[in-house]
Amino acid sequence: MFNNSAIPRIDPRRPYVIGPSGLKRIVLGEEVGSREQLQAHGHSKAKPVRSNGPFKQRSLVVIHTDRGALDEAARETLAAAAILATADTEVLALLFGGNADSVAAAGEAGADRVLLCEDGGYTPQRKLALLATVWQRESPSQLCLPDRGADADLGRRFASRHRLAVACDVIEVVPGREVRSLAPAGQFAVQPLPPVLLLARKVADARLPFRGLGSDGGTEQLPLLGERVRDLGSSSCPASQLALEEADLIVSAGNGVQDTAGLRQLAEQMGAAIGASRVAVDDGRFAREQQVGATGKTVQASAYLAFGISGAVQHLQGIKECRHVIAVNLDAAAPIVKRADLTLVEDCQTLIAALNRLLAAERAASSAAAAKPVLETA
Ligand SMILES: Cc1cc2nc3c(=O)[nH]c(=O)nc-3n(C[C@H](O)[C@H](O)[C@H](O)COP(=O)(O)OP(=O)(O)OC[C@H]3O[C@@H](n4cnc5c(N)ncnc54)[C@H](O)[C@@H]3O)c2cc1C
Repeated sequence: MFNNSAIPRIDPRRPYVIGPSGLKRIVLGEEVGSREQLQAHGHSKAKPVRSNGPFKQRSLVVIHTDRGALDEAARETLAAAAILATADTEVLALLFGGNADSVAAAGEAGADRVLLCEDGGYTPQRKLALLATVWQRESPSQLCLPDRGADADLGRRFASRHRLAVACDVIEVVPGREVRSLAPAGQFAVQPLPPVLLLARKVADARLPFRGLGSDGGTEQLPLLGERVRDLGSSSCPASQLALEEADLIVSAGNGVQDTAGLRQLAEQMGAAIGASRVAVDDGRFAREQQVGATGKTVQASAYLAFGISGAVQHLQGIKECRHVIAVNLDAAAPIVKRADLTLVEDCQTLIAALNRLLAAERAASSAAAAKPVLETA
């Protein structure tokens, strides 16, 4: 089905592709298997705007940014809302913790207007109150959130507080009719389209052949309202005491690391938690609770430094949520290289020693500078 703005719209008997996870994904195009068409569009530079309006209705997408950035789940949810929107439907994004970069990314992912609000940490009552205000003011026909973490929590609270029907783990949407959700044992649960949708990962391909109006549609900063739960803020503790799942920076050792003392010193100097591959743990070099991977911990650090780790599939399972992976390996063809954003083909021991020297020198220089008396001029 095509609308008069010449941008392909979703067909009620829409085409789909089976994604790598085995789930159907909402796509654009006329035929099953339109993946190539979609990919071609995804790489085009100047994408047309999906719709310039006028908008008569809107779909609201609420997202907690990942320290100001939109992750895959966020962009997929925005894309799903944009794919499902008709030409007179505005896709309105409410971003917690968003900034100018995430406004631009939201526009690329299909948002026509963006509301920004500080993240505010764990403040469920304030976020609920803000969402209720936005809901009342904008009267959206649909509320979409990624079905994960703080977004899913907010969506469930909102639906429950306002007695709205909600569908969780949604993997397919038939516009105006019904949604399908994942159910146990590979079954699908089908229900009439509710006002609140919590969308599963990979529900849509975030590479759209169009973009939303983004900042051209307007941005607005909203304040968080009163809170009954008091956020006492965060306190710091040594990285070594931090649960690996909560660590933002991880230095991880594999079988290629012999200088374990050097690695521990590096982690301490960098303020990083220590992870390890199963081989390094089995070998007794690291504790079992430091094992990362399928049979160890799943971590979601902003930066994961993999020293002497080959990148076996079981290890990669544990780091799939990490934002940046930096690998140090002698073998430029090791599987970790494909996953890594940056690879240093280097001997671990040499690099660890060099980094330790560099950090120690920097620390000495900054403490010397701090100790230097400040001369006051008359
Ligand atoms: C059921 C099952 C579950 C598993 N679960 C996990 C799991 O949870 N986590 C996990 O990690 N593994 C797990 N494994 C094991 C996994 O398959 C791999 O065997 C393991 O991850 C390999 O660890 P590694 O990369 O440290 O060691 P290796 O495979 O020995 O690789 C060492 C790497 O270091 C590099 N290297 C060597 N010397 C140097 C040097 N001096 N400088 C730089 N690089 C160097 C090598 O080129 C190589 O790439 C599991 C396996 C099975 C069967």
